[in-house]
Amino acid sequence: MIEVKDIVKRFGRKTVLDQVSFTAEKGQITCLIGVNGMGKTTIMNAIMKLTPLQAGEILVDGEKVKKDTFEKIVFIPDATIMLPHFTIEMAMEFMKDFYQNWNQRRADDMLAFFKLNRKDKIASLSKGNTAKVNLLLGLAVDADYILMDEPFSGIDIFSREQIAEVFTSHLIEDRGVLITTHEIGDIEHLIDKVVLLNDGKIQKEFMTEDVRESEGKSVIDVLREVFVQ
Ligand SMILES: Nc1ncnc2c1ncn2[C@@H]1O[C@H](COP(=O)(O)OP(=O)(O)OP(=O)(O)O)[C@@H](O)[C@H]1O
Repeated sequence: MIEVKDIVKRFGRKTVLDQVSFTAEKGQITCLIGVNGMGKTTIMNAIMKLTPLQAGEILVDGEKVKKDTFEKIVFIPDATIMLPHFTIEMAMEFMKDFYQNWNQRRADDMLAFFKLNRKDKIASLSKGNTAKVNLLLGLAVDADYILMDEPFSGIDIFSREQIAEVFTSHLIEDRGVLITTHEIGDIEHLIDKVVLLNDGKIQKEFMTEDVRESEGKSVIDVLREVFVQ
């Protein structure tokens, strides 16, 4: 389990995260939702220790994040993570050298699923295909937790559908997935848990099945209640 506990993050005098706490569990897809600039990327960076915090702590499987933890977690940012002159094949080689737990069979499966050409250069890829390559590079690591920043942002409906299909496939298995998004529409049905971030605080944390079954509400209904006064 990833446990984010009372974290505080300030940039200068601006408090971006004000005692934020939530959990993301293995075997579940947890979605961190908030409008632009709410601090979603900052939370991902904090989990990966890419940004220092003013207070609070983050535990992974009960332990503070340390060097070994990075064999357990893979972070898929929303920007291209590979050098533009690399081909997809070179990008896979790079990841293979970097991660002991790189799974080439899964990478090949995904290459075929997304109909990507391993000889294509990263710089020549469309936005949708760049997102697919990022996803491939992340999911081919046998990590227990996968963090994805805006995996659906700015890409066409067909690419979004294909990426959504991956979320329900054996490629995810029983791993824990934490994704951020500001547009929930297309992925609502894939998500197990929602964490709503608003004004630097967690406004609500709920299991989608619970609100669906006990209150007959969709995630969008709950979001509307919180954000539209
Ligand atoms: N290095 C930085 N220095 C100063 N302010 C920053 C820095 N990084 C982020 N911020 C500010 O912190 C806030 C949260 O940023 P963050 O990128 O985490 O938001 P987000 O929810 O991921 O937004 P988006 O959906 O647009 O990606 C924003 O107001 C941003 O301007």
